[in-house]
Amino acid sequence: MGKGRSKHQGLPDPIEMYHPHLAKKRKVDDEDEKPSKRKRGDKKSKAAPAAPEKKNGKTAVKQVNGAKSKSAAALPAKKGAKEYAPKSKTNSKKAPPPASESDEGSDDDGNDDMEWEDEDDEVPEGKLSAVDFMGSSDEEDLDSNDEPNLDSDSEDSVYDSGDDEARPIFSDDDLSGSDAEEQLTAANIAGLTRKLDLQMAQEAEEAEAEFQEQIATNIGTDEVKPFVIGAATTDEDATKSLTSLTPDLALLRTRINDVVRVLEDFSNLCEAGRSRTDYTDQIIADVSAYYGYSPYLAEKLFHLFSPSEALSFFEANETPRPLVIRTNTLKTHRRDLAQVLINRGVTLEPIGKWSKVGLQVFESQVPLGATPEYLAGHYILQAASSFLPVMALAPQENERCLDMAAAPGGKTTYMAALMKNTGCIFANDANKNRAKGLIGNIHRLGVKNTIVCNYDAREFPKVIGGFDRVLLDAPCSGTGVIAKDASVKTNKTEKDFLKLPHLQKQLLLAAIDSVDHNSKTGGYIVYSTCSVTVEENEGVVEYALKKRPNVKLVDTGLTFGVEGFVSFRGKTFNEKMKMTRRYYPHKYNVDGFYVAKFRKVGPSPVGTTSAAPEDIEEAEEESGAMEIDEEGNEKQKEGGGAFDWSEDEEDKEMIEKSLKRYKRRKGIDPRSDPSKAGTKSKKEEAPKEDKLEKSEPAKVNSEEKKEKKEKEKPAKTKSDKKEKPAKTKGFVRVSKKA
Ligand SMILES: C[S@@+](CC[C@H](N)C(=O)[O-])C[C@H]1O[C@@H](n2cnc3c(N)ncnc32)[C@H](O)[C@@H]1O
Repeated sequence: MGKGRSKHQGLPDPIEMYHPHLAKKRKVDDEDEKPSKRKRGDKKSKAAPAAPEKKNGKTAVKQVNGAKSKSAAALPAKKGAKEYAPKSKTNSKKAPPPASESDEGSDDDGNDDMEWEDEDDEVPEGKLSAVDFMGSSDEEDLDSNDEPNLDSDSEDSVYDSGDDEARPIFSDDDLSGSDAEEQLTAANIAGLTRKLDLQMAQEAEEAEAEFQEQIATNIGTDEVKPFVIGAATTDEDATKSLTSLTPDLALLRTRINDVVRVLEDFSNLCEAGRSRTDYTDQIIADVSAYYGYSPYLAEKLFHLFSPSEALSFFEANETPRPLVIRTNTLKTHRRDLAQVLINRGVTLEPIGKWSKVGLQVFESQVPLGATPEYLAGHYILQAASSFLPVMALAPQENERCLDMAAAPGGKTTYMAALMKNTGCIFANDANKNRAKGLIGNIHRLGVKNTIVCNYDAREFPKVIGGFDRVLLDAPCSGTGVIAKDASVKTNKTEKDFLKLPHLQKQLLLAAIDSVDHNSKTGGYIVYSTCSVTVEENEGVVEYALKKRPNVKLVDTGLTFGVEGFVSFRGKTFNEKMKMTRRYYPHKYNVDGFYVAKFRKVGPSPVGTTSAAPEDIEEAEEESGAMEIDEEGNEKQKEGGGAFDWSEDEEDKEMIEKSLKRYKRRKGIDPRSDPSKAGTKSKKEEAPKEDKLEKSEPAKVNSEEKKEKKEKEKPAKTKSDKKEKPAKTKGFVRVSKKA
C-alpha cells in the first residue's frame, strides 16, 4: 500500500482542493526539486510513472496509486500546512466519500466494509445510487494511448467502465454474508491500515516540521507583497537560472506560488503598475516551463480554473491515478474475485460505494494482466472514470445499443455486463487495429450480445439506426489523461483543438440521429471525452443542442462531478449545461473526464444524416488523430498491421459462413452477388422507413462524392469494395464465434 493508499480514489476535501499548498505536498515538492528532480517537462521522469499502470503487474501496482502523496503544489499559504496534515490522514485511511454534489468534498466516513456491502445496489436507469466518487484510472489497454489524439481517448477506453446494475457484482448471497465480507476486508485491510498509520504519522511529522520552517522563512508574508514580476531581474542568478535551458525549478516553483498568491488577492498584493494580465502571463510561462507544457496548452488549461486550482490540476497530472480493475459480472462476483486476488498477493479494496464492480489495487505480487483470472476474463483493467459514461448510459436488458467509438472495449464490455448479455450491442470503431483489441476483450470477457463493426461513425445512421441508446465516447485530445500520457503536454496544437471539436460535433449529430426517439425503454445518447477543454465538451454539446432541437440534456444520474460550464470566458451555453459533469484528477483522483446525457424527444430533422464522406476523409487526413480507413485503404500508423479480415483465415471463413447463414434465413440465395445482398440486408436492418427516406438525399449525394474520389484512386475501386462486404462494411458477430 504505501503512499498510494492515501490517495484512495475519491473526493478530496473541497477546501483543500483549492488550497493545495499543503505542507505535506510541499515537502514532497521540495524533495523533487532536489538533485534527482523529477517534474516538469521531463518527460522521462513522467513517463516512468505511467508505465506501471499497464498490465504487467508488478510495477504497475506499486505506483498505481496516485497516492503518491506527492502531488502537491506548494503554495506559500501558511494555513494550509497545518490543516492539511491531519486531513490527509483521514483521507488516507478511508476512501473519500463520493456523495452527492454537495458532499463531494467531504471525507468518506464509510469504511471498507461498507463499500463491500454496497455492491448490490443497482444503478437505476438514469439515476445512480452510488454516491462515492473515486475515480480511477488506468485501463487496460495499454495500447490505447498509442494513437494520436484519439488514442488518448482510446486509452481511456482502456479503462473500462464498470458498474453493474442489474447484476450485483456480488451475488445476493455474498452480500448477505456480512461476516465473510468483514473477514475478507479485515484480512486485506488490517495490514494496510497499520502501514498507513505509520506512514501518515511520519508524514504529519514532516509536514509539521516543514510548516514550521515555512513560517520561519515567510514571516510577515501577509504584510509583504511578493515581488514576483520583476523578481528575476533583481537577481542576476535568478534571472540566469530562470531563463536558461535548464531553469532552476525551485525558483520557478517559488515564483509560481507567489504569483498564485497575488492573483488570489490581487488588490492587496499586486505590485504597482502591474496588471492582472502581467501576472497571468508570467504564471502561464512559468507553469509551461516547470511542468513541460506547450505555452498554448498551459494557457488553455490554466483558464479552466482559479489560479490555485489550476496549480492543483497541473500538479495532479504529475502523478498517476490509482490502478483499478472492473469485475466482469458476466463471469464472477466482485467478492469472489477479490478473495482470489488477495490470495495471490494482491492488496485491494472496493473503489467506493459508487461502484459495485470496481476494485482499487494498491499492491500486487503478480502481474495483473497475466493472472489466470485475468486470462479467464474475470476482470479488466479499467480507469474508474471510464465507468462513468456507461453508468450514465445505463443500458437495459434486451435493448439495442450502439457504442460508436468502442475500441478497445472497456465500455462496450461493461455495457454488455449491465445488459446481462441480452439484447444487442453494435460496437463500432473506425480503427481496425484497435478493433482487434476490442474483439479480443469481447472474447476474453465472455460477451455474447455484441456485433463488432468498422465504420467511420459519422456514417451512422445510414449504416444502421433506431437504437435505444447510443454511447459516443469520442476521440479527443486527452487533456484529462496527461498523467498517463505526458506527450499530450506538447503534442496538442491549436490545430488539434479546431479539428477535434469538428469531428466530435459530426459524431455527436450522427449519434443523435441513430437513436429511436420512440424507444419504449430508452432514447438516450451519452457523450463523453477524456478531455477537460471546453471546446471538446460544452462547445460540442451546445452545437448539438442547436443543430438538433429534438434532443435535450438530462440528468446523467451521476451524483458527483463538477457541473459543466454554463458560461466560459465570454461564451454562454445552454443553461442545462450544468447537468453535464466534469471530472478532474485533482478533485476526484480520477482521469479528467466529461459526461453529458441527452434524451431524444422527437425525430431528427429531415435531411439530417451523418457527415458527407468528403468531409470525413478530409478530417481524417488533417486530423492525424485517427487512422480511419474509409475505403479499405487504411493507412497503417504506428502500431502494426491493418485490421484486414483476409489476414485471418479463420475469421474469414467464419464470416463467410455467417453471411451465408444470414442470407438463407432471409431467403436470399447465398451465391448471389454479395454487394446486392449487403444492400438488402441493410434495408432490413434499418430502423425506420421515415429515417431512411430522410437520409436518402444525403446518401445519394455522398455516394456521388465517393465515386468521384474513387475515380482518382488507381488501385481500389468502389465496386471492388462492394464485393467484400465483410471487409469494409461488414459486421462481425463476435459473440457467436466462440
Ligand atoms: C476514447 S477512444 C474509445 C474508447 C472506448 N470507448 C473504450 O471504452 O474502450 C476513441 C476511439 O474512437 C475511435 N475513432 C476515432 N475516430 C472515429 C470515427 N470517426 N468513427 C469511429 N470511431 C472513431 C478511435 O479509433 C478510438 O478507438
